[in-house]
Amino acid sequence: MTCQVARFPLVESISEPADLLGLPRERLGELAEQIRGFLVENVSRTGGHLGPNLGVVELSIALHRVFESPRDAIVFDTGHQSYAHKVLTGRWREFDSLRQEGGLSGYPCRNESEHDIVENSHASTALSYADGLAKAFELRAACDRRVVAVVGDGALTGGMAWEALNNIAAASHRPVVIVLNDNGRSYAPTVGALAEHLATLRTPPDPRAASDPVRTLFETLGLAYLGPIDGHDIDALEQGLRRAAAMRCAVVVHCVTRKGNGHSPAEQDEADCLHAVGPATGAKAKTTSWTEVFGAELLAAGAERDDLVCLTAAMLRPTGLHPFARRFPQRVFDVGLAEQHAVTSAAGLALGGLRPVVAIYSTFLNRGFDQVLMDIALHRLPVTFVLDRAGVTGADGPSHHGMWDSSLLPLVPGLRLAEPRDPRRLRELLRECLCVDDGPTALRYPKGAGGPDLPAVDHLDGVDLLRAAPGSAVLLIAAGSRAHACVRAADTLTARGIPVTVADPRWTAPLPPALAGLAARHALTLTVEDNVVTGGMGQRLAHLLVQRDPVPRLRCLALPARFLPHGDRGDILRRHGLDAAGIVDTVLRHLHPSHCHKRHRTPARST
Ligand SMILES: Cc1ncc(C[n+]2csc(CCOP(=O)(O)OP(=O)(O)O)c2C)c(N)n1
Ligand SMILES: CC(=O)[C@@H](O)[C@H](O)COP(=O)(O)O
Ligand SMILES: [Mg+2]
Repeated sequence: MTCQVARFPLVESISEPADLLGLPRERLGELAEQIRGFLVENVSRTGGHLGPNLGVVELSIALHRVFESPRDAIVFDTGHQSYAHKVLTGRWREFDSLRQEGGLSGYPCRNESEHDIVENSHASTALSYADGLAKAFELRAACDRRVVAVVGDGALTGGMAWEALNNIAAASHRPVVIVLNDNGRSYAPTVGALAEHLATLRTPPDPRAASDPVRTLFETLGLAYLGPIDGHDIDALEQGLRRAAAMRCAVVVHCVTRKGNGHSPAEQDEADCLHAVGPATGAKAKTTSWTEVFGAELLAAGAERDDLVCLTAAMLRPTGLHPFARRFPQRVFDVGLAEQHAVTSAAGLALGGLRPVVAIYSTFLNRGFDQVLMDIALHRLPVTFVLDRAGVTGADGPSHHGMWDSSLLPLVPGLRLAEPRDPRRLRELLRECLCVDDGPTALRYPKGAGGPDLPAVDHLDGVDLLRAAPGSAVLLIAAGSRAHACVRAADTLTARGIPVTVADPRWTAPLPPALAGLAARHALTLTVEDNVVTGGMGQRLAHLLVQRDPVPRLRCLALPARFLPHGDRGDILRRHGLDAAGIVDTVLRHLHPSHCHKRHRTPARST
């Protein structure tokens, strides 16, 4: 057997952070370069966050040389920049499984390592964790344990970060090391006054000018400030971090880094410095992505009405707003990584007579639920929420699956929720949302490519019938993109002598009353939705059906009320019976034999 020559021998020599201290200082630069090459090679193959991680290689080395994880708590905000941390904490061998089912998470993961503390990939939380940890260490007299929060300049534009800073600065005697990873970008360059302030701090003062050094916002609040420090100079970083640790107080260490550092394709990517790259498959999606269809239709709508304005929370391009922004730059507002503010600012825009569209990933709207409820719906304001990445997203794991919105939003009085099954319905339903003037509307669709258009064969009081089998015993009610699986299942069952009707309500909140009548005319009704079962479309239909006598037979196919690990979107949907085979299986298991003209044994399901 030929012995494998280690491509990254220094990387492979690190099995725990303590190994870093055994490395001669003059080899740390070499280690950084090997980590960089290791990440480029592996992440380019598996997919994942490349730009953010290349920007914190030296910072991660310095952090683990100065602090003693896990005794010291190192919390990464958002966590998408924790790959070097994972390499330095003994997980380099698992990188070929990155973001794959059962493999390494793309974010910190407590089951993976004692060095990982926060798994939530929602930004702007690290300082709140740090505030709590510092208080706990103080109360437990664990004064030898230090708290470090690594926060990006983008994450720092989130409201929670300032709620935490308000508390940390008020007790600045309590040691918290706030490592500001300032690369000047979120996806795109970070927006807002804070970004401008940081840019001022990054700019070395003119030695000829007589002006005093700029007093930072942090110092004005009562925090100590060290910086700016070159975020790619390990010695300078170590010196700054050791000094901060020795200060035994709340201190901001301002590290200036470059997103994508050392990898020219990332450094030169003006869009987002290769923030995230897909797995190297080479296969281009054959059908247009939902996001592109939304972006094009919004642009068309924006050309027809000049009251249409859009908002994004630091994700203009990922949510498809860039065509609209190019054409109507005055009518797009990037509010920074600040979803709560985005929602209530949209309320203000609506109160001012405009027609706002908030484009946001489903999972991130969770953060603005109160604002939807009390700042928008209470005032019956015409704001439309376009929820991309709704349902199972896959590789980004439990805090990214957009599996809650179809349970949360129907709680909001007066809000109407639409779920397009295909790109054509997305275009139609967006227009319908924009025509609603007496309250909020929301539109949800999944990550990735929208399937082919699925025409209705009939209509019933606002409900599209995609298959209409006279005298059918089985009714499938599909929410959004699950319509394709329902139609495939219906065709399979029909071929087995079980005719099936497939209904797509298009609007899943409030549910069209016609659905209850349809269910009452079938021996078995299945609802199928890419959302958590609790409070989902199925349970909401059940609430309508229990008021009937007899109560129609109903089964709800949905996601379980628990956190789902990362993996392939299709595999996760399949595992929870939300694909055609799963639907067929459920029908055959629950349909009374008298309705099976030629009953077949339940086929063994592929996993
Ligand atoms: C609440 C929330 N909104 C949006 C996102 C999507 N998101 C992931 S990383 C990122 C940019 C973060 O910028 P920064 O904190 O500066 O980190 P960097 O990528 O520059 O290292 C955004 C907006 C998120 N993770 N959480
Ligand atoms: C870290 C983060 O929240 C985003 O970058 C997330 O990875 C979005 O992924 P997609 O845009 O690829 O769905
Ligand atoms: Mg940044």
